[in-house]
Amino acid sequence: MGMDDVVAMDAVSKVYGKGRSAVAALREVTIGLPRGRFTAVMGPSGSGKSTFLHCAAGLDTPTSGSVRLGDTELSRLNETRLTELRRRRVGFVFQAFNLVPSLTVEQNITLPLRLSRTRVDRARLREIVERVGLAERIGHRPAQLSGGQQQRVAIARALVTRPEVVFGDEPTGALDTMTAREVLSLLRETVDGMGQTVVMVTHDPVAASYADTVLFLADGRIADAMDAPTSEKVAARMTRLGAWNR
Ligand SMILES: Nc1ncnc2c1ncn2[C@@H]1O[C@H](COP(=O)(O)OP(=O)(O)OP(=O)(O)O)[C@@H](O)[C@H]1O
Repeated sequence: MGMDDVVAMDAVSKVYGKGRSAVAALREVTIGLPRGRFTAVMGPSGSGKSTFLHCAAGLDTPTSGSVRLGDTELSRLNETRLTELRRRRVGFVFQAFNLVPSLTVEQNITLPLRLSRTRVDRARLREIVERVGLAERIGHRPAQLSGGQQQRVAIARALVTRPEVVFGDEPTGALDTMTAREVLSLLRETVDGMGQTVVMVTHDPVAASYADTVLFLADGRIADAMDAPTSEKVAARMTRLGAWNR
């Protein structure tokens, strides 16, 4: 793990439940996620992908081990500080877009700023809105937008605080193939054009191929990492992990 890692996990384990019903979702995971890169996380169902993302993002607390975000050790933070960190220093994009239906596109995008009582930087807002291609839709409400457009609002909302990392949990899971590709290209552009760090959980080898590196989880451990992934190579690796035949 180097200083260029935005997130550093050291021997992170997560056990759900106790006694006989205990499930080890992560087993001593040690990994650094590099700054300004796009990392995809893949693995069979139940391999620990969501748990990995939640622990890395401060949404969940490991049973043991440590997680560092930038220079902050997450285990040292109380719940109030963690909430603050989640609002200001990380962004989230989920499968369900989680927009507020009664708010306009602009109000949805700037919501994290209002929640953390941060001034809206109009130039930054304009740049983001243009980057995600929603300049003409700023006054619309989510119901007036397509699924792809709604997810672009969610991405803009994730970017507006200048987070150290944008975490995606199956961000293209609810989108058709074409729209998914547009959203993936947009995430790729935030890395290439804005130096954003993106970490995304996905089941889709094509989605993973937009990343710089793919991490493969199996049974709570990092089984492999692949640089310069292609969808064919990722699919072949997943087949060897037994991902498609459960
Ligand atoms: N809240 C919980 N309580 C008990 N067990 C849990 C909980 N959350 C996850 N698990 C278990 O931990 C393991 C890892 O779950 P996780 O959701 O991280 O896997 P995943 O790779 O994201 O799976 P999927 O691809 O199906 O979403 C699974 O065995 C799961 O059943």
